[in-house]
Amino acid sequence: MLEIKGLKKSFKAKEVLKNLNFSIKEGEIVCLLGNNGAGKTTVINCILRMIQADAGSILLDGRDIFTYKNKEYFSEVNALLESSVNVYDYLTGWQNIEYFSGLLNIDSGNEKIKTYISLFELEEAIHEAVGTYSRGMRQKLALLIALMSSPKLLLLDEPTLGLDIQSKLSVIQILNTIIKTEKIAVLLTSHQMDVVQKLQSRILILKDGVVHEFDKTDYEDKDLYMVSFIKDNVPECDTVRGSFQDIYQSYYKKYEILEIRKKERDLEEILLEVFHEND
Ligand SMILES: Nc1ncnc2c1ncn2[C@@H]1O[C@H](COP(=O)(O)OP(=O)(O)OP(=O)(O)O)[C@@H](O)[C@H]1O
Repeated sequence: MLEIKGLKKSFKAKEVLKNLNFSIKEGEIVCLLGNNGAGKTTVINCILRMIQADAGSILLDGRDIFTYKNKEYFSEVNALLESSVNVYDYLTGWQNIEYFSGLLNIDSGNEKIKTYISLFELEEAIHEAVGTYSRGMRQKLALLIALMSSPKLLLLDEPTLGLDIQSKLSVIQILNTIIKTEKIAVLLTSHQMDVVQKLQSRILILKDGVVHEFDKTDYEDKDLYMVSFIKDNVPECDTVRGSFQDIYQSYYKKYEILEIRKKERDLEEILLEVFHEND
């Protein structure tokens, strides 16, 4: 679906993208993570053809993105950018949908839009001005509008920034389901590790101008367990290193064991380690 090959981009003497290579398949969410200034927005801007790379190529469905005419390209690629206005406050939710459907030349009365309004739980407020919406509702409306044209590729820059837990979870759930059923390729940037952890996504780390595929299992400590047990009628919990058998044997003899389970490392903690590797 999307292939990025040998992408390079410098701003004056600053080499931001040195040799970027990755691809995204349909129905796949890819989270592009990196420290502030790593170059995530630069990648998105290159894909949106807002800036031209110095070298390398970006292919959509095997075709260089610069061979597409604007209208054709942006009917296949859509973006929800943190920095730009995505919905208009003085229009109602429905008027926004009608306005953007008109621009995209799609029928605002189609079944998909009706289904999305209900899935995004916007039915009750759909005829109210967006200015009265909560941040979560606005974001869901913006996401609905980005999805209603059935793009092949959707770029999401910090889609859950400023949302409360409930709204975050609802956006995550929507993304996890719709992206697979609609077979959309998604490139998402976020600094919110709780969101990244819950998204059914592949993770790429952008560091020093190149991307690395991240596999959480490479960083798991395979011999670390949490043991919950009763000692002198009081529940306690230890973090212990060793094999399951050895830990079981040593606790079994002394205490009533409630549970022994692998201690999972927090994604944020692991990524912090990854971002600072070789610094
Ligand atoms: N138009 C530009 N002119 C000059 N420098 C730029 C331009 N755009 C980006 N940069 C520089 O390129 C680097 C990467 O910026 P970019 O915005 O892509 O990072 P980012 O990973 O998106 O950061 P953040 O997480 O803070 O949004 C930064 O050092 C930035 O100052």
